[in-house]
Amino acid sequence: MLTTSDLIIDIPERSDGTPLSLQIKPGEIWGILGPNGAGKTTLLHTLAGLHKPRSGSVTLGEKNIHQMRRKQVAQQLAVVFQNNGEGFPATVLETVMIGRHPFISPWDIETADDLAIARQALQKLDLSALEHRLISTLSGGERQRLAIATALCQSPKLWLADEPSNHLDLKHQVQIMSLLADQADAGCGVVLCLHDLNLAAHWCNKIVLLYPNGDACWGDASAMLTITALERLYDQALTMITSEGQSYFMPLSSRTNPQ
Ligand SMILES: Nc1ncnc2c1ncn2[C@@H]1O[C@H](COP(=O)(O)OP(=O)(O)OP(=O)(O)O)[C@@H](O)[C@H]1O
Repeated sequence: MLTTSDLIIDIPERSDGTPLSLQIKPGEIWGILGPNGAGKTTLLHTLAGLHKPRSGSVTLGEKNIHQMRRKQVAQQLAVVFQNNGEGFPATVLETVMIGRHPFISPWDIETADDLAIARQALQKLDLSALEHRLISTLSGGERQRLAIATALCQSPKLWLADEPSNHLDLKHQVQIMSLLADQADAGCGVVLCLHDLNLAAHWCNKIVLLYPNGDACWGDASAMLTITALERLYDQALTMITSEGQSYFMPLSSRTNPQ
């Protein structure tokens, strides 16, 4: 589905680090973990073909993504960006319909089927009641759900999402992660930049650990999510609690709780 060969992401003034040779297959959920500035977003944008690598390549299907037309790429992969700014004045429905643009010729307009797909996506993300609202009036969480609805409307084979749980309350975090897991079950590949280790432990089957100096390692989640590796990654003491077969990670602090 998406492979990288000896990929070095281009972060100014940083040494090359570990060349990334990843194989993202249908049905897999990959979590990219690392501290602030490690390069998670840069890697995601490089996988999307939006950022040129320093060296190596990204192949989508059989083709080098950096040599594909954007429309062709957008017919296969969707990107959920970290910050969903206001862009230009548009309603929720107009915004989610952007997800259909890769499938519409420049001289055509959206069909009734496109509208139905868009409305289904809004419904799935609990946004139907807001379809006529201007996006400038949305809360942070509503805006995040709209970004995910727009990607869903695109019917991608591959999801690249930068901190998809940003701004979301607990119920919507579970809803979004379940939606992404359903997409993987339906044969999509899913790649997520995550700060929440517990979401990574619960939902991802593959993990990339990205270090600020460019070092990286990757593999099955069970092998990557260890206290030793994560403490080194974040330079932060952690503890792990296991409940009903599931691991939970907590940062340790010398401060005690206020009484
Ligand atoms: N145009 C640029 N010039 C110089 N440095 C840049 C530029 N763009 C990004 N960087 C640096 O590249 C590094 C990686 O940025 P990136 O956004 O990929 O990190 P991240 O792991 O996603 O971080 P966060 O967890 O804070 O979102 C950062 O140190 C950033 O400051």
